Amino acid sequence: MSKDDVAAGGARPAEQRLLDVKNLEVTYANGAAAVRGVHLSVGAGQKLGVAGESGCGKSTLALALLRLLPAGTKVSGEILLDGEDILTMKWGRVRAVRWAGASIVFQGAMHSLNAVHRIGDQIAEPILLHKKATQTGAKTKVGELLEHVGLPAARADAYPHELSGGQRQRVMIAMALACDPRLIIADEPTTALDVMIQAQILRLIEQLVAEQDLGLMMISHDLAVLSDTCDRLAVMYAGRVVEEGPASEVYENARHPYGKALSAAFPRIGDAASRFAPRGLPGDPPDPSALPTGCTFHPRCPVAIDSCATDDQALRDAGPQHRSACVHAGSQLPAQPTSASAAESAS
Ligand SMILES: Nc1ncnc2c1ncn2[C@@H]1O[C@H](COP(=O)(O)OP(=O)(O)OP(=O)(O)O)[C@@H](O)[C@H]1O
Repeated sequence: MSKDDVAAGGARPAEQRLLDVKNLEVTYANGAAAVRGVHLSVGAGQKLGVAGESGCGKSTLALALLRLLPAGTKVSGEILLDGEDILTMKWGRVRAVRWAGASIVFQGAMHSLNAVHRIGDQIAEPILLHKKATQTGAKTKVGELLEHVGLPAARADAYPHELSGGQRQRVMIAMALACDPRLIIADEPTTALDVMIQAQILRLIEQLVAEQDLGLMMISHDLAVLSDTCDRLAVMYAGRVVEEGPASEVYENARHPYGKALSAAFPRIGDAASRFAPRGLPGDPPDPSALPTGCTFHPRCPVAIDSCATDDQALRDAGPQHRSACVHAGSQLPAQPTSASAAESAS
């Protein structure tokens, strides 16, 4: 088994993979290189978390997986869904694969749901579109789906504004499951929710994934949420996966300074003490139309050495099934400065 076989999907044989992304590159029409050389995989029953700050390319990756990117965007590489490359599929086949092969739960359910249609009709739409049931059958299925995500079947008659944020997100999950997909892509599924509701939605997703042996790719800026829910994590920076490995390892023993900063910025769920000492990383991710030379993280990196400004770093072994694209990958990273000390040193 090659390193790419192990990458992010764990040591499952290739034939069991639901999603296999190979060397994916996405460049928007304005020249923004939003995803660069990404390899990922997800098998049945596996939960892969994709982490990174705003602008690192996470949503672009999710949209690319179902060919939802705007016209004029250049995409290359391979995106194998159950062995079929979505990038070379005819549009008719792409439409068949959306919802039924893989579906996306987007962030912000209020914006994703249509305000003027009852939620039952919205959940029924993909079922009818994919001819998974008759009108009557779809109505029954909607009721079952709502109950499955913890809502009474009668809520099918409600409009989105009549539901709470958490209930709306449950509706989005019901809709994502409507055509019995094998892979769910959840893009910041709990971002707009308070902590209690967030925990309920995460447990619901976990339960559904386990019950139905689904594959899950969950995207979030919050490494703590991902490490709590997922088996493996891939940390993205400037369009690249810069660290990947078992979730607890990446969260607790990050081997890339960016992964380390991200894990320090998001305290563990339930760790009340660390909530009072979050540490931030000064600066912003680079403009994807004008990336820095060398390691793209070097301008913000507290442990950069001279060569980081010129030498790009590929992912390399940093522990069992753990890889990091850092010159320091093979050794323990020095402690990160706190935001306070970083601010002091910057002033
Ligand atoms: N349609 C577009 N045209 C040009 N550039 C875009 C487009 N959409 C996104 N980008 C750029 O691509 C980069 C990656 O954006 P993307 O939304 O994928 O990041 P993200 O990590 O998902 O951030 P967020 O969490 O804020 O959605 C950003 O620099 C963004 O400005």
